[in-house]
Amino acid sequence: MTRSSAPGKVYLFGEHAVVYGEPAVPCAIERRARVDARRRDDGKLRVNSEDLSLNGFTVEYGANPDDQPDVDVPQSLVSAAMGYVDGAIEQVREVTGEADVGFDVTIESDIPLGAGLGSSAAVVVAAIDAATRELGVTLDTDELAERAFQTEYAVQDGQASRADTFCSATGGAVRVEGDDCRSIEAPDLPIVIGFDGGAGDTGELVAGVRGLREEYEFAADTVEAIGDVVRNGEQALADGDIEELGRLMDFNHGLLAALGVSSRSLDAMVWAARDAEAYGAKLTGAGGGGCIVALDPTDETETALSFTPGCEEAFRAELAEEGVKRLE
Ligand SMILES: Nc1ncnc2c1ncn2[C@@H]1O[C@H](COP(=O)(O)OP(=O)(O)OP(=O)(O)O)[C@@H](O)[C@H]1O
Ligand SMILES: C[C@@](O)(CCO)CC(=O)[O-]
Ligand SMILES: [Mg+2]
Repeated sequence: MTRSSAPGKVYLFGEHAVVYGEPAVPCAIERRARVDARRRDDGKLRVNSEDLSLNGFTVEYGANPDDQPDVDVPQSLVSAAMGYVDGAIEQVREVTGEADVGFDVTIESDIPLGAGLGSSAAVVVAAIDAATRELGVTLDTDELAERAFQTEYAVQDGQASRADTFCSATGGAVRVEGDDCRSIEAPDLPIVIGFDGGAGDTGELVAGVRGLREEYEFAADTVEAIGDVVRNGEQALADGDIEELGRLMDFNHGLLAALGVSSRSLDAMVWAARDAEAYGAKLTGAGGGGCIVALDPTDETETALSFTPGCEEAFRAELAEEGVKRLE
């Protein structure tokens, strides 16, 4: 058996716009998905995840995509929940040339699902890494990130950037613009996260922005304006100017809200952070519900969030220097 873990992430800047070629700066955080993979010679894939929305179910099915899973819930639910793991195993079969290999996969994750902290990318990166190593193949980080991206791209219907997967595979702070992905220096940031307990569907939210962008020129301009905010943000990061970083995060949130991907509870948490004099606050990831990220070296934002109706949990996040970790 092999075991790998990979971190989740927050976006300092640039989600959504990054899908259309603008730059983005995500930053890995110490919340991880751990995946165990054990080879099976009967070609079946068995996935056990305690924290899927189907309430901790186990699915078992064959390598043949027409095989029905052995589970008592509608197939559409299973496909929606399993898409990323399935896609990851497809990549493993392709890269190792073992088209009929099966696996027992066990996932343990402390990244909430669909909440903007990159649970899908972390699960996919850790699953591809563990399952390829189980077959005696170790991918370098760039290839691992690329294979993980191909998985997200397929599951999100061709609407995905390399940002989440590259960040999860590499760790640290990264900059992604199209297929140009690199690590960047970042100061130690006082990151506070507020979580509303909810989730948004990344594929649907991305499709919504795409539609707006096609319909209205000002929506396309908004996407470009996010790119400008990111470029300014990169300068602020390089200068270690945290006040400017915060101001730009506030601006970025406003533009995301204009694109329709914020929500009442995300806005409430952003305002609570601003009222608590955080340097800045914005939603992170696809939006629709889930998490905000704020910068505040004091306890004020965390305390204010814990009293904000709609906020279920507030916590500090450390930057994860290391991306994928090989545990066994
Ligand atoms: N612990 C897990 N076990 C199995 N699958 C998981 C797990 N965590 C996440 N996933 C997969 O990832 C999907 C959620 O991915 P989605 O991209 O919608 O949200 P996210 O990655 O958490 O947030 P964002 O993309 O906004 O950062 C789940 O529906 C499931 O398919
Ligand atoms: C919304 C998005 O930009 C980030 C989701 O975490 C989608 C993507 O980059 O694939
Ligand atoms: Mg995701």
